[in-house]
Amino acid sequence: MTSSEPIISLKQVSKSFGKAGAASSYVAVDGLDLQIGQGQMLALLGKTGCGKSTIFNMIAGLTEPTSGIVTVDGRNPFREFDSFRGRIAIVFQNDRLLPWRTAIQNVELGLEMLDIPAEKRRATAMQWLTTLGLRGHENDYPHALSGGMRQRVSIARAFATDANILLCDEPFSALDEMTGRALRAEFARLVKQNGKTAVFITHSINEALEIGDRIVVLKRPANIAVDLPLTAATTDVEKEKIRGQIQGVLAA
Ligand SMILES: Nc1ncnc2c1ncn2[C@@H]1O[C@H](COP(=O)(O)OP(=O)(O)OP(=O)(O)O)[C@@H](O)[C@H]1O
Repeated sequence: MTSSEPIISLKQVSKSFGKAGAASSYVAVDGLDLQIGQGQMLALLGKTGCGKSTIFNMIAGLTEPTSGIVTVDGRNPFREFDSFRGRIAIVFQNDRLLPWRTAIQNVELGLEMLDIPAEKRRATAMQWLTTLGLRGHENDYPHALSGGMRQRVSIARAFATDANILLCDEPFSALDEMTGRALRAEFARLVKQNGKTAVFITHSINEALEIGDRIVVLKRPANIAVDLPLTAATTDVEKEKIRGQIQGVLAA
C-alpha cells in the first residue's frame, strides 16, 4: 500500500440504532465519507453525542454500519475481525489498566493475546516502558502510579502490540494541563517516528491544533462539517483562523 492510499476508508457510511424506520430508531452516523491516509494524525472534534465513538467502533470492527462500506487496509474490520488482532490499538480516556497486574504485566497483556513468547514479551514491554520514561516502575501496580504514569503505561501497551492504527478516545483529557500537554507532544512524536496512523477524539481545539495534521469537525448526526489540513508550514495566524472556523461549527 502506498502512502497516498487511505488505510482507513468510510464510504457513505450510516449507522442507526434501533429498528430502521421505527419511532425509536436513532441515526448516529449519516452518510459519512472519510478517508484517512497511512501515517496521518487525525483529530476528530464534535459536540457530545455526535457519533465519534460510533465511528471508532466501526473502524475497530466492534460494530457494523447499517449501510455503506468501512474498510481498513482494504478489508472489512467487522467481518474479518480476527485478522485484525493486534493491528488496531485503542487508547481510552481512562487508562483501563488491570489493577492486579504490574505495569509491565499490563503492557504484556496485548502481546499475550498475540501468543508472543514470554521472553520476547518482557523485552518488548520493557523497551516501551523505557521509551515512555517508566524504567524503574515496571513492577509497580497501577495504584502506586500517578494518573500521568498510568496513561503512559496504557500508551506503552498500545505501541507494544505493533498495531499500525491507534484509535485514541480523549487519551489526555483526564490529566492536568501540564501533564497532558507533555504526554501528547511525546505521543505525537512517537506516532510519527513509528509510522503509525492515529485518529484521536478530542474536545480540545488546542489539542487538535497542537498535534493534529488534519482536523475533522463533525456535525450531528455524524457527518463532516469541516475538514482542515495542517502542515508544519501552517502559521499561527492561519491556526487562529482555523480555531475560529471550528468554534463557529461547534457553536452552531
Ligand atoms: N448501542 C447504542 N444503542 C443506542 N443508541 C446508541 C448506542 N451507541 C450510541 N448511541 C447513540 O448514538 C449517538 C452517538 O453516540 P456516540 O457515543 O457515538 O457519540 P460521541 O460523539 O462519541 O459522544 P461523546 O462525545 O459524548 O462521547 C448518541 O445519541 C448515543 O446515545
